[in-house]
Amino acid sequence: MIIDTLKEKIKGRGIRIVFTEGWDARVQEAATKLAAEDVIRPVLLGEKEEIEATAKENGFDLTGIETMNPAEYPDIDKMAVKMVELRRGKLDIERCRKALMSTNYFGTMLVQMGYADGLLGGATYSTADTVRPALQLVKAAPGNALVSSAFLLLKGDEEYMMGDCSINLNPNADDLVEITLQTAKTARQFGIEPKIALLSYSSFGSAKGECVAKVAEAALRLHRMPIDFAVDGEMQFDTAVAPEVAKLKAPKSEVAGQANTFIFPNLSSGNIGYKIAARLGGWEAIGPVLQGLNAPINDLSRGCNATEIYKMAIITAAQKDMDI
Ligand SMILES: CC(C)(COP(=O)(O)OP(=O)(O)OC[C@H]1O[C@@H](n2cnc3c(N)ncnc32)[C@H](O)[C@@H]1OP(=O)(O)O)[C@@H](O)C(=O)NCCC(=O)NCCS
Ligand SMILES: CC(=O)OP(=O)(O)O
Repeated sequence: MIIDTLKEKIKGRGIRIVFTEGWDARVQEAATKLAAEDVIRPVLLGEKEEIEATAKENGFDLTGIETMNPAEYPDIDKMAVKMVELRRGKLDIERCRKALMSTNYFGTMLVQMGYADGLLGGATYSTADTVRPALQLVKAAPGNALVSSAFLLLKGDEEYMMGDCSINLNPNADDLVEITLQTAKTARQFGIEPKIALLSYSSFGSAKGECVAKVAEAALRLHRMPIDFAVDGEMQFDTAVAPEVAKLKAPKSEVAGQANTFIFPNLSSGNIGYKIAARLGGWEAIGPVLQGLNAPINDLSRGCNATEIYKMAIITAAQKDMDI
């Protein structure tokens, strides 16, 4: 299984991952397990008293686990100066100092300045609040027009990828091309050879609409590019995964009926889609894994459990060696 493979690669290397919600019981459960197994070096951010109170209440042993409180960080002035520089006139030193008192900005700057290898947050912060500091301060990696995200869906031996379910509200055709390229790369990094369906409520012209045209245009642009993975669209979800439906609706497509990676036309469909798979379909949804960002920083769903946090921390640490 992909998580076990990644775990073996990172184990014992002391990769430092900061958790922006160090006071959260689910985060502490995952962090204590990761530390005990020597998989990563977790750093819990937040007020020491609050972190210790959660640990006491839940019987977690935090011995050997580092905690950091932005309010007591000795280099906060140096960090604020660096943040002003990164925001290039958009924030003054006072506003930077204030922003750094929240663990999402503080943790992002720890990664940006190389004091930590990666960051995982979003167990209580919303996605926007988790991701915004990274977009502002770490930014998209060279060669990436935007940052997007993907979920890994697991059930037994079955694995699928879905993007973008958490960042880009209403991607245009160019954005969908970028999201597809990024998701193909992430799929390969997770051992999935991507067969990508660009999803829609239409299969190859069976229905009309602005959103259909946008997805069809993205497929056309991808077909004109020198790519080395299978991609097709626009197509409906049943066309993408059910061979008998594909035979009827898209007999010429090499992806239809066999897709393992799905690109949604917008955030509404993507976010709703992955949550239906997770909550009604019984799929384990690991993510959102951020793609195209200049450092390993990832989000969680506020509905996540300790096991999902544990797996996302492994992915975050493994991204240290990946071209993300
Ligand atoms: C991601 C998100 C927070 C960014 O938007 P925002 O907070 O309004 O931030 P801004 O538009 O002010 O952008 C802030 C910076 O991020 C950059 N940015 C915004 N979206 C980006 C993207 N997708 N990729 C790369 N950079 C991006 C902007 O260029 C800007 O950079 P600058 O300040 O250096 O000029 C916003 O798109 C969002 O809320 N997405 C949906 C998140 C969500 O609620 N998901 C549902 C649950 S998972
Ligand atoms: C990814 C996601 O949907 O996050 P949340 O559930 O926290 O809104």
